[in-house]
Amino acid sequence: MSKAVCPGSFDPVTNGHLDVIARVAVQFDEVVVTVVVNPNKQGMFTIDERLEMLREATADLPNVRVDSWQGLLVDYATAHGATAIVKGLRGANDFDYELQMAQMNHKLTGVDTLFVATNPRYSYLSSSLVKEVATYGGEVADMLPEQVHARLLERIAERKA
Ligand SMILES: Cc1cn(CCC(=O)O)c2ccccc12
Repeated sequence: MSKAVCPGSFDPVTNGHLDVIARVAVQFDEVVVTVVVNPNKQGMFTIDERLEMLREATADLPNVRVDSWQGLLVDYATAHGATAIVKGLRGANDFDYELQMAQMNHKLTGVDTLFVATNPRYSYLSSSLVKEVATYGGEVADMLPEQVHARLLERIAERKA
């Protein structure tokens, strides 16, 4: 049975992430979208909120589940019998770092990383850019699932209050 781990911070999940996740779900028997916890980074959303948004956004994908992990991603992949790590590539900016991580992860445990080219429609998207634009009043509705957009506007309003 083929099983992919799709890691990220997902703070929050965007339509770019979902496009890749849906395409990975066609290629593997099971996909685990893993929120990788970075204790040194205070996100806009808590880990639980990110998990909730991801679960809602992938509810229509029966072979996709959502989890979180703190520590080496390869340890999670090995412990959960993942046959590959699968990541989205937006462009040249992503490549150098992702190549280094893929080589390190393979060296550590032999787990391979596969890359999916993001749909050009979303290649400019990142969670941080969407948050920044929204914070300054920019329109980001078509970049996010509806429920995520609503929660983002709510969080921004809370922070301004
Ligand atoms: C394009 C892209 C970036 N990432 C990292 C996201 C992050 O670190 O928040 C992904 C994770 C899953 C699917 C596609 C992507």
